Amino acid sequence: MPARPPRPRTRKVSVTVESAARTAPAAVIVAIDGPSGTGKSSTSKAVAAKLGLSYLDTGAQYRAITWWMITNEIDTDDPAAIATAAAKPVIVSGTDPHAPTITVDGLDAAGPIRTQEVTAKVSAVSAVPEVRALITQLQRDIAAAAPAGIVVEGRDIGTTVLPDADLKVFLTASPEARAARRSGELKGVDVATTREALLKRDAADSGRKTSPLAKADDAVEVDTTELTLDQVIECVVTLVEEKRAAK
Ligand SMILES: Nc1ncnc2c1ncn2[C@@H]1O[C@H](COP(=O)(O)OP(=O)(O)OP(=O)(O)O)[C@@H](O)[C@H]1O
Ligand SMILES: Nc1ccn([C@@H]2O[C@H](COP(=O)(O)O)[C@@H](O)[C@H]2O)c(=O)n1
Repeated sequence: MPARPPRPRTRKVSVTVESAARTAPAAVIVAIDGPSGTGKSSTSKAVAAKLGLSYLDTGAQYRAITWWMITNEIDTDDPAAIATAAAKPVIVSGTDPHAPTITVDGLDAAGPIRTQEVTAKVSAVSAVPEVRALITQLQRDIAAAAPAGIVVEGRDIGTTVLPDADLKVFLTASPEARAARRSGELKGVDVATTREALLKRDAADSGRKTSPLAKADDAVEVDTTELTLDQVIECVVTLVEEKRAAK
């Protein structure tokens, strides 16, 4: 008697794929923008971790290219020199919200990009159109590859990088609140000095020609001045869940 042929498996596989598609939530793209010290990084990381999304700190990428320019003795007051060198560094961002990483030419840049020197020079470097074009493309590629979706934070995410994001949030806070928060981190720097530095960076970022810091018309504005960080996180999680439910 001939042996019974194996049962075809095609049907079972297709049922599994169909039911997975029915139960897995669609990838969600969240853009969080706002001035310095409004809580973008803390909020975005926590929201992404809670919802199982990837996380991208775009400020870290602009800081990374600025650090490379400084290290390679490119004059950060010379836009033409910056533009010529812009494509040279290889910037790689790790998007796990529990342990975000950033490397430049294979070197861990997480520490060096947070120095006062980088902070003072990053607005000039990030204003150069060639820098923005390269970094914007990198950000779009990272967002497109995020399996469950991503929370991307910065200054121009809702307006330029991801204009079709499912949810756009624009965080604000009074200069006093932002300076007090930052001074808590920068031991030994007084609140007034921190406030002036924040406002100077905001003015440069809002005043540049190419994709300035701005609220997208369809962004939800959240003033965090009187809110705890947990309240802001909860608010954004609720907004994302509402968008997901409506998809
Ligand atoms: N609602 C809040 N209440 C109190 N402290 C907060 C709140 N949100 C953030 N912080 C604190 O303020 C500091 C700045 O927050 P964070 O780095 O998230 O801001 P940011 O908008 O990403 O700033 P930057 O654009 O300069 O990177 C952190 O120490 C953070 O813990
Ligand atoms: N989408 C973005 C994000 C950041 N920048 C520039 O980088 C600077 C550093 O950002 P932090 O969030 O790390 O403070 C910021 O001041 C901008 O100059 C940007 O241009 N676009």
